[in-house]
Amino acid sequence: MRGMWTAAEVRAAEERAPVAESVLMRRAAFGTATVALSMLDGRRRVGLLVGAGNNGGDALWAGYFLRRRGVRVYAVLLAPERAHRAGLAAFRRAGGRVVDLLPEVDLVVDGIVGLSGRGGLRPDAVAHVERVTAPILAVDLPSGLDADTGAASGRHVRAAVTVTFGCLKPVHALADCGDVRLVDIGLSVDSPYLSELTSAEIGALWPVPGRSSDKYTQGVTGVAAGSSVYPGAAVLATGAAVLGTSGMVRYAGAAAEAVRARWPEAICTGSITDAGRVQAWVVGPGLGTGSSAEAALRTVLEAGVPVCVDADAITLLATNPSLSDARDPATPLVLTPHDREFARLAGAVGDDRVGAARRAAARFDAVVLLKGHATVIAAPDGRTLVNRAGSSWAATAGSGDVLSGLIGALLASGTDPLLAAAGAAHVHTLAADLAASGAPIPASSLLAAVPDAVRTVRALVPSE
Ligand SMILES: NC(=O)C1=CN([C@@H]2O[C@H](COP(=O)(O)OP(=O)(O)OC[C@H]3O[C@@H](n4cnc5c(N)ncnc54)[C@H](O)[C@@H]3O)[C@@H](O)[C@H]2O)[C@@H](O)CC1
Ligand SMILES: Nc1ncnc2c1ncn2[C@@H]1O[C@H](COP(=O)(O)OP(=O)(O)O)[C@@H](O)[C@H]1O
Ligand SMILES: [K+]
Repeated sequence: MRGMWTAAEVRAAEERAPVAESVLMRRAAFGTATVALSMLDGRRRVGLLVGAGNNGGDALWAGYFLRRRGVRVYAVLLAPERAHRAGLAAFRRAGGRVVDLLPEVDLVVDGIVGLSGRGGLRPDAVAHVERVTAPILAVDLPSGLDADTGAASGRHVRAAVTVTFGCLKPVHALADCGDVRLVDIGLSVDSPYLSELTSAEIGALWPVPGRSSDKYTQGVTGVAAGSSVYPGAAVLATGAAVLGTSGMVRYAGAAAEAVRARWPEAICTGSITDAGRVQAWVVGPGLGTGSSAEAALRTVLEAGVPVCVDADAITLLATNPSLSDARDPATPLVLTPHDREFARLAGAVGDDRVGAARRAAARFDAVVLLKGHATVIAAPDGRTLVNRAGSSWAATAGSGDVLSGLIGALLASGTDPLLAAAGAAHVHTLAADLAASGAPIPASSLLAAVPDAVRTVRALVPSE
């Protein structure tokens, strides 16, 4: 699990650190210079863009270390009178040159602004950044992005590599920071604000049958989805539950014929009350928002088993909040909104996606999975995970139906709801990458790649 900490948490850790701030800065700067040298690969001209704070100080000290290794270093001071005093003196002493405009260089170090940055790049910084043609190494984070939310409220630096210090920050998973390198500067931090599971961890949690398993011990997933208008959503969600784990799948709804034709192993009925017992329900994809859909959602919420509420069922909950009363409060609920569904349920997502998901998780006493290129998954107890997509090929119609089917299968197996949602999201993004391999795919191809994705994460689990 990779943890990420907010700017305030990093500052608190810095204050607790037994060494002086100047020592931390030189460690950070030395790490920056080391990364810069690896990117230069023998080339010898570096430009620094230096802002008013300690981020600029890191850049200047990195320039000092680079000078000591014979690199020619030029620095533009965006706020000359506020440039880090000791860093600038050391840089000059080592033969670094302060210039008005960067000459042609092999690498540019972005020390404009770091953890204390607010808003996008200011116009003077934009003018310098726009002239850059060399790859950019961002110090701590690409300037103009918010450390805690990854949001870009204006122009920002596009970094080939970001070097960060002590610990990762949310921006490193929520936004494009290029290749992120972490340098240890001796900070000690508490439990993380946001975490990311590794593929091996997801492989380890994925439920697989053992010697004593049968079709029931893996958990039975119920799928209440689809309608005569949208039978495809039912076919996709049921298929994901069929392929996700080896447990049994029951489908209940108006698309029973279409589901049976595609997935003969699913047990299909027309109504939830006839479906038989399940260990978790998926409700919503293609269900519609009419009275029969509302009745289906109510029945599922009353069933006393974990429920994944997706798509139309989210809209139903938003328009008729009293439906939540049907839920047994002791049973886990997973909500999987995209931004528009989230807005119906809990107001506009805004720039702070992690904060929005956390607040909604607390308010609805549910795991909230907020979809996107970086999907945020928050539990009501405050644990929060992020799943980064390797590509954007999953942004296709019907791919959300596959995701909810996978979540349902993991819930039915008894997996912790937060891990079920995060594990499903990870395998889903991996399946998209494997299926697409550089070309657009329909959601049914993503679905067909689920077994390959599960194999891939399971192959990473270290053998005992
Ligand atoms: N906290 C820590 O543990 C460590 C922090 N270090 C460095 O210190 C940085 C934080 O330094 P500071 O707190 O001095 O703050 P920054 O260097 O991030 O920025 C502060 C200055 O930038 C200005 N500013 C804010 N937003 C701006 C924008 N959009 N455009 C232009 N200027 C803007 C502010 O007015 C302020 O003067 C970190 O990102 C990291 O690079 C390192 O030296 C190592 C240790
Ligand atoms: N830009 C993107 N990059 C990667 N994945 C994305 C992107 N946009 C959406 N996704 C993923 O694609 C899926 C889309 O789900 P959803 O919007 O519910 O689609 P549908 O309702 O058509 O099934 C989600 O898993 C989401 O995280
Ligand atoms: K920066």
